[in-house]
Amino acid sequence: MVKIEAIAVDVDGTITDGRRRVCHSALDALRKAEDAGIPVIIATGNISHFSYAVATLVGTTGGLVCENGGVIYHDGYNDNRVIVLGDISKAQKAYDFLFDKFGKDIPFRIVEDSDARVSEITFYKNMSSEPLKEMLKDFDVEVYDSGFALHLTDPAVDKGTGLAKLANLVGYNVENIMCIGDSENDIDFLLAGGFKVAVANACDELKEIADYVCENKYGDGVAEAIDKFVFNQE
Ligand SMILES: O=C(O)COP(=O)(O)O
Ligand SMILES: [Mg+2]
Repeated sequence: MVKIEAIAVDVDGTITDGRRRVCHSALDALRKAEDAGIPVIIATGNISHFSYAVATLVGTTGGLVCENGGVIYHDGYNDNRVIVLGDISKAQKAYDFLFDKFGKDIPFRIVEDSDARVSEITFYKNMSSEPLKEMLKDFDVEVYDSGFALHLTDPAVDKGTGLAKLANLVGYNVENIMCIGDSENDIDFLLAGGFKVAVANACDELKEIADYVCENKYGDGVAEAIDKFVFNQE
């Protein structure tokens, strides 16, 4: 068992429930970890502004991996605190293709925060991701289904490369980071960390690569993993 020196946690479906409401159990557990000197990193498909608000309100200090690794943020990294790693032009090319194909009847609706999204294009999850993946299979984009939205992401980045870059900048050893997630956009994220945790509501692919699959869903799973592996209280 690795010594856990930092926790990296996904947001939607991991510290929030299926209706995207934040779980008290996760808040308490993450704050307890921070109070014990274990920094918490937010690793999410959400934009940096949203992620910054989450970090502020939850009380986490470990930095941010946003837009599925397309953007990272850390408070202490000189003036260059927001670093864009993903190339949005790849998603734009894929979107232009979809728009040419469907015109105004395009069945994918871009989420409201698109003015602030700098490395990806993200759609509301109003359908299964399979048709979109098939349509864009020849494009240089990764299509992620987070369970809450569909993301067109630069394949050169993911939450795992973002976490590694953040760790390198800040001085975390990724081998000592516990990563907790729920969806297919968390596969590379968990693979980059030292100890891999899937909450009970996670997709099967994530559970397959996890070192530990929680008995509990959503934030209760986060609290379970933190108690068990950070504080060793079964
Ligand atoms: O942005 C989304 O689609 C959900 O983000 P998540 O990575 O925090 O689950
Ligand atoms: Mg999630």
